[in-house]
Amino acid sequence: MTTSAIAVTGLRKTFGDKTVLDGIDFEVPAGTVFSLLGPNGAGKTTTVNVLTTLTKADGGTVRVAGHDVAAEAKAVRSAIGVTGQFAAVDELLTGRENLQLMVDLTPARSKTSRIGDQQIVDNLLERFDLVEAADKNTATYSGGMRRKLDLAMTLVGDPRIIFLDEPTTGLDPRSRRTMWTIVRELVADGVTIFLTTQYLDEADELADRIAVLNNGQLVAQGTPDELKRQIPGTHVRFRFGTAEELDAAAAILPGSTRDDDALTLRVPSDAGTKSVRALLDRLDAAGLDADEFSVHTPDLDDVFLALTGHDTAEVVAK
Ligand SMILES: Nc1ncnc2c1ncn2[C@@H]1O[C@H](COP(=O)(O)OP(=O)(O)OP(=O)(O)O)[C@@H](O)[C@H]1O
Repeated sequence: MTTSAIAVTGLRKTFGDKTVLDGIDFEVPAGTVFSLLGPNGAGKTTTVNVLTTLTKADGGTVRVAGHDVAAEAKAVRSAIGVTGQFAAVDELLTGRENLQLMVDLTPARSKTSRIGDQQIVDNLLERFDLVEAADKNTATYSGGMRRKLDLAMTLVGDPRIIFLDEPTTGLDPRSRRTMWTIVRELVADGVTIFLTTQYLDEADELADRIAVLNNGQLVAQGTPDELKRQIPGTHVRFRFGTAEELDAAAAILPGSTRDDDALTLRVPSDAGTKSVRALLDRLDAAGLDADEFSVHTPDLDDVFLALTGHDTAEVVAK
C-alpha cells in the first residue's frame, strides 16, 4: 500500500522532434501540496495533462491515486478534480445552477452522501462566500468569483487529489487569501493538491514541496526552505555589543563580512541546524555572546533565477 497520491518515474514526452519532458521523477505524498514551477514553455501544462489523463506519455510510469494513468485512465479521472484551465463554469447559468448541475452529473456523490443535494450546494456557496451572488448569472461574476465557483464545482465530487492550475491569477489580495485558506482546509482534510502558479510567493506559502522544471528536466526538488538554502546568498548574521567582540568573532569566523557601524558580522552558511549550531559553538568556545542572531535566506525568486536563468518577471509577463 502506498501513501503516494502521485508517483512519477522517468516521464518522457516529445512533440515531433522536440523533447518536452526528458525523464522526470517525483512523488507527492497524500495530503500535501506539491508545486511545479518553471519558465514559460518548460512543460508544466504538459506534465499536468499527462497526470490528468489528457495527454499520453511517451515513456515512464505515472500513477495517480494508485492507478496507472495510461492503463486505468477512468479510475484516475474519478479520483481527481481539475480546476482552472477548462473553466467549467457555464455563463448562462447562475452560480447555484452551475453547482446543482455538477451535483446532478456526479451520481456517485449522492449515493455516498448523507446530506441532500440542496444542502451540498448551500454548503459550498457558503464556504466560498458566494451566497449573495448565488442566484445571479455567472456572466456577471468577477474573475475571482468565477475561480471560486470553479473550485466549488470541483469539490462536489469529493476528489482526493486536486489539480489547481494558477488558482489565483488576476485575483485581488483578499480573494487570494480566501483561496489559500480553502486550499489549507482541503489539505487538512487529507486532500492532495498539485499546484501550478506563476506566483512564487504562493508556492512558498502553500507548497510542502516544490519541483523546478527547466529544459525538460527537474533541476531541483525540495521544501521551499531547502531550495532557498541551496543557492548562494544564505547567511547568518550576528550583532555584537562591542567592537572588541566583533573583532574577536571576525577572527574566528573566516569568510565573514563585517559592518563596523552596525557591529554585525555576516557569515555565509547553508543555514541548516547543524551548521548554525557549529557556528554558535565556535563563538561559545571563544567566550563570545552575540546580542542578536538571525538567519537570512534568499526568497524563491532568487532560487528560480539561479536554477533556470529566467527572471520571474518573464514568467509573469506571458
Ligand atoms: N500539442 C502540442 N504540440 C506541439 N508542441 C507542444 C504541444 N503542447 C505543448 N507543446 C510544446 O511543449 C513545450 C512545453 O509546453 P507547456 O505548455 O507544457 O509548457 P508550460 O511550462 O506549461 O508553459 P507556460 O508557463 O507558458 O504555460 C512548449 O515548447 C510547447 O510549445
